[in-house]
Amino acid sequence: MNRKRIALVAHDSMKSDLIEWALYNKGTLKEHELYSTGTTGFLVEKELGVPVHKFKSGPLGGDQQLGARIVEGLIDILIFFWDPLNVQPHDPDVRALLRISVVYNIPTACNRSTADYLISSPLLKETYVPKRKFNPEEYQQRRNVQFLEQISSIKGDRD
Ligand SMILES: O=C(CO)COP(=O)(O)O
Repeated sequence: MNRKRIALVAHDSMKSDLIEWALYNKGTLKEHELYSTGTTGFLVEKELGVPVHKFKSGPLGGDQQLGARIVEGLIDILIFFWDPLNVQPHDPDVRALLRISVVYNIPTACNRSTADYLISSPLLKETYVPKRKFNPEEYQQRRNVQFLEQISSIKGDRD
């Protein structure tokens, strides 16, 4: 069995939808490792009776904690039922999480039908390494060289 690290997150108006979806898919979800922002995680744990790694509540930095885990390669799938009709106080964090999931090419479902497709994908049972448009080490190396050159030319101008 290939255990995936699945993050489940829902904004307030979407929490009951996520719980309904999660209950329907409990059989599959319990085979995997679950991660959530604080309140979503509390609800998933309580309603499904499965353990969830809980981060801080979204408005208190939970989205950022999740984003950091994605950067570290510790999350495989993101199911994020965000609210398209209301403004969130932590909108920059929400955007940052969604952005980083695209940068790192993490399978991301932002609505229920996409979540249905994801959870029923045969790839769930396989080892899947997301292709990335960049190699972090090469990317960093290129920038280091670029700015070293820029700085040495400034120093050269001064000499
Ligand atoms: O706000 C959230 C995601 O942006 C979710 O946070 P909670 O799960 O703590 O409600």
